[in-house]
Amino acid sequence: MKYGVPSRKKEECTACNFDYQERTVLVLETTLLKSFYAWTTTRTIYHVSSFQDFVQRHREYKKMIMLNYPPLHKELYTMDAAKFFVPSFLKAINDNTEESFRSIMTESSPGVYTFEMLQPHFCELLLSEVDNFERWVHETKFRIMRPNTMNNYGAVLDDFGLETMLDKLMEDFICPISGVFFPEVGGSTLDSHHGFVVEYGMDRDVELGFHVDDSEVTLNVCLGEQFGGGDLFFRGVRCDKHVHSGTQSEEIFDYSHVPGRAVLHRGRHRHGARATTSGQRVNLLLWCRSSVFRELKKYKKEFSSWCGECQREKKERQRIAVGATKLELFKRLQKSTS
Ligand SMILES: O=C(O)CCC(=O)C(=O)O
Ligand SMILES: [Fe+2]
Repeated sequence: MKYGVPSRKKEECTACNFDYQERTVLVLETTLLKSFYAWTTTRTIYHVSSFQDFVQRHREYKKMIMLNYPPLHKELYTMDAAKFFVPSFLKAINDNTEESFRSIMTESSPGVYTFEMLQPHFCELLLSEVDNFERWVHETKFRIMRPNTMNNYGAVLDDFGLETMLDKLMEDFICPISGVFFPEVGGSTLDSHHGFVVEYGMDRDVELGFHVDDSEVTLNVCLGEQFGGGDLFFRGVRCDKHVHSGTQSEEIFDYSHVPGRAVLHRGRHRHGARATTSGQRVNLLLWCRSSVFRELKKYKKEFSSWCGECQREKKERQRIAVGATKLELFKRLQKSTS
């Protein structure tokens, strides 16, 4: 079981790229600055002299890209809901009721919601912008950070100017939905994100191992294009303590991506992506986080009502307690009648 965390390999380390004094430090649980990766769930070794240094280096890295990278499709960088989203999604968001959200969603498996979201034209533009960015990276020989430890390809959209647009996407479009469907993991208080694309194909990443995301809620939308394979597989929601526990048959669920269609799930819903066997698949990922939820989780012990294994353990305790009570009553009854 892997934890999805941002890249930390030495050769990919931005701080090292900048030829910065290299010392290995343990970055412990830290509540993060908005718009930066949250390292809260995993202890991460990073090649920087201090966490503040890393934040500073990352700011410089982003600034350098922003100053030099010429965007291809400027219209992508500001939210334009009517052009980005399909009418059914827009209407559900505008109506803003549980009923309207349910009307467009399919809960294919408990806790995994899918719905039509992105216009084909928006998908095309975003794919072309990512291509353009990668061409620029190649030509300028700029070393970029990959989305996380699990990917060798793909790009962090937040790093080349799409952060504000993605923030709006999270706040105005995802938060209302996740507040209804994932309230117990801070779905209504999402306040930071990690936005990126993953790319699969014969000459790209092929598959993605079994993992949980460093997010409370994850939005995953297929942008295209033509591909075979690449199914997402889900294996139940787990807290830290139970992340490696077994899977119950009812937790097994496989999903085939459809361009423009979104999948929304808890970050702690264990999942992975099967091999893309032909063509190329590119998906937009938005790992949404709630600092309120993360803060509360530190202080409240009983905070994993959403974990499938915690629920099972609780039921088992209740079953044993009921059995013991029944036995006790039976014994008393026997005593009183003998
Ligand atoms: O390839 C996919 O659709 C899944 C991507 C994913 O789970 C992730 O990047 O966290
Ligand atoms: Fe994931």
